[in-house]
Amino acid sequence: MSRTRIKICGLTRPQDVRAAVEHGADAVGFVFYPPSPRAVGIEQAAELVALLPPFVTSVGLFVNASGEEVNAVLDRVPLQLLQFHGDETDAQCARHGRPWIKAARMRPGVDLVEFSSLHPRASGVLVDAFVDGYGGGGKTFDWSLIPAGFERPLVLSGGLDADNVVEAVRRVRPWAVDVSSGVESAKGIKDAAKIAAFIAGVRNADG
Ligand SMILES: O=C(O)c1ccccc1N[C@@H]1O[C@H](COP(=O)(O)O)[C@@H](O)[C@H]1O
Repeated sequence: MSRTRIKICGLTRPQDVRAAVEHGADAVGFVFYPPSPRAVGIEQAAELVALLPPFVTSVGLFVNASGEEVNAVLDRVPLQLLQFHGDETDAQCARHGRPWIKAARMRPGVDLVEFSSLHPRASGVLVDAFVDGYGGGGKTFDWSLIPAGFERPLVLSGGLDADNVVEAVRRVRPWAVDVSSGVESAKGIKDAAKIAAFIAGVRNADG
């Protein structure tokens, strides 16, 4: 079994990027959604992405942004993967010439297989708890809503932290995990010790 990939999302400060990289994150995320307390500006993001060494993936998170808004970010920030967290269609996600993942907002009644069929070109499907504000809510959901044997690369998120990620990885066996609130000391302020503990938990679960 391959090791679970780890994305640390919602980075806003250079020291948080360095902490994520030093502790072994595979990907880091930048939120381009102004209502979020973790939102970054274009120049701020360009400076943060410039800190990344090779083989750490830069991810840009968008919620119902227009094509022009996404392109304005891409003109200046070298993002390698896009993460769409709103109501974007497959065609809207596809118009930027970059690979992407699509978030499903999980709650009882959501059929992940049907959701997946609506997003055939996504590189993977991210599952997050349904919260007001589209995400980053620090809330878990019922992992049994994920169908056994789900065949797309699955990114598990929603309320993960160092305390629950071991059980989450052992139960769901996702391709990757994504965390924001669970490695923060305050909204948008990452905590290096929590990042270290989270990543250690994933590696522990990987065995
Ligand atoms: O981080 C945010 O502020 C955010 C805003 C809007 C949509 C998604 C957002 N973050 C993503 O939400 C999930 C769950 O985050 P958490 O760990 O529960 O805080 C994760 O994929 C973040 O990348």
